[in-house]
Amino acid sequence: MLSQDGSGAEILTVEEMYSADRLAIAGGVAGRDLMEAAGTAVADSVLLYESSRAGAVLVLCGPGNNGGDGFVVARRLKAAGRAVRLALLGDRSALTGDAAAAAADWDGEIEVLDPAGLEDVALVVDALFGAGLNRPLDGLSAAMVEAVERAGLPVLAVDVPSGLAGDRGDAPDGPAFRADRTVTFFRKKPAHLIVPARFFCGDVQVAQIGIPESVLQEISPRLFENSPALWLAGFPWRPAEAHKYQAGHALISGGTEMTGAAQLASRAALRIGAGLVSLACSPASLPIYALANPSVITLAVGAAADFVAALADPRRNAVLVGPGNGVGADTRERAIAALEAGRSLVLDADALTVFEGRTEELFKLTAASAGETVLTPHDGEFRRLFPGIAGDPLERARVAAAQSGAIVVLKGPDTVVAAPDRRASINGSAPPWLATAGTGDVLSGMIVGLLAQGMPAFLAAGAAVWIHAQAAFAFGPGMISEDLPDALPKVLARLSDEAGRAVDYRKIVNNFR
Ligand SMILES: NC(=O)C1=CN([C@@H]2O[C@H](COP(=O)(O)OP(=O)(O)OC[C@H]3O[C@@H](n4cnc5c(N)ncnc54)[C@H](O)[C@@H]3O)[C@@H](O)[C@H]2O)[C@H](O)CC1
Ligand SMILES: [K+]
Repeated sequence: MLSQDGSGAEILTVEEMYSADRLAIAGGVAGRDLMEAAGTAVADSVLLYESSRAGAVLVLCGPGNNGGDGFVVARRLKAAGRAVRLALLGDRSALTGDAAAAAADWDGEIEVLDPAGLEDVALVVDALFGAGLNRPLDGLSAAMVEAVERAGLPVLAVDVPSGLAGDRGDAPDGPAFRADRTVTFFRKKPAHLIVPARFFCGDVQVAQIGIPESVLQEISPRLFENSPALWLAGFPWRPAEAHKYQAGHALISGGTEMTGAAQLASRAALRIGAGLVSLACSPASLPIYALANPSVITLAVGAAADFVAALADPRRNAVLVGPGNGVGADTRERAIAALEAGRSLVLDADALTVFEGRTEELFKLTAASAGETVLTPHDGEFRRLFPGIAGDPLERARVAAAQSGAIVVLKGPDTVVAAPDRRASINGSAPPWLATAGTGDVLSGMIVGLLAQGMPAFLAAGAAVWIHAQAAFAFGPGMISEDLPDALPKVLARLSDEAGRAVDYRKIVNNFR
């Protein structure tokens, strides 16, 4: 499965990466060749991206294969004419296997790792620990991290910045290098994407080192970087002959006091392609909704029973409850009614908060519902709803999805979409200006708009999260949530080109002649 930059969208755990390594070697690739390719990719990256800072490249090597990569880096840089120094943690005689072989091919000096030896250094290559890190850095390696940071030297990390565990996205337990750039191998690891670990990695480059793609079949990863590769084939592009009744009908619950939220969601649902949007609101607030949203159908819904009646129309096939709805029994009743009606459902904002301390009740309903449910908490809502679940965002979203039987979208700078069967995606980049009032309402509107068009919930949530972030990038700084729905068409046009489904306007015009 290829992502936009041509590398695979799969993310491998450290254990899975070791399997990939083993399977490649079992298939006839020499371990030493993998290491040679890894070190060469890092050396190329040094030569390509190095600043004009004067001085040597200092390669810090550890006792395992990460250090082995470092020996290759040093040899390659030296061969390219670059001034290079190499310092080893521990004794050379302790190196084994491929790392010992790589060290034997290095004909330069091997210095002792020394935090005081940073004079005349232009760049540090961190090859102390990679996948094999099994405890926090201490002693000399910890002192080295601190000295490099104090000296303000740029750092290029091999595989993972030393001190970070490749599988974990939370803050490291001890010191860790803050790299400007990380070159990892074959596929990204969770730490490259989950915040705050991601911030230690800098720009992440994935190098191919000769591990065949076929090993992925055996490993069958359950974690992916969110990209169109994951969901584009399932995206509901409208066939030329379609009419609006074939593109689904979203029912969105609107609040009485906070009327902006459901309006943002409605506009987003329409922009992402829903054929029709009905907005259910109190009779008192109906004029506000009706006047401002000519393309939205407004329904006066006074009591909970009226919402049940609105659900009786089977054409209203996807429902959103929560944005601006208020934290009260009424919101909970609407959510329950939608679950009992078996609709594809998004519960967001207040519709999550109203189930605080009542998750058993919610999970029974989601399990029994004929439709798929998507929960879209931000961190605070997540903690209220799932107070007992700890871990990094990936782990928390996965556990919550398993408990609830719903697709969980845990929103943040690294939004995770997790399914009950452990499939999960991590969104690698979102602009900081996306963190502003109302953008969550737009996202939930996009998800319900895609559900209305029949897209499976895990794909719909992934697509909405990715497109949402891209629309924010496309608009740029200064964006407010009102801008987001109107920034969607640009992103959709690009995607439809990519999907090879670009609308041929000439053909359509000719049809009308
Ligand atoms: N997987 C591949 O396809 C390839 C990976 N390569 C590189 O190899 C490393 C992983 O190597 P490994 O030897 O398994 O682990 P490390 O080098 O990270 O370190 C293991 C070594 O360090 C000890 N240790 C662990 N934590 C600490 C600590 N905090 N303090 C002191 N010592 C520690 C541990 O006990 C071991 O002795 C991978 O990242 C790639 O860079 C190959 O190049 C081939 C392709
Ligand atoms: K490293």
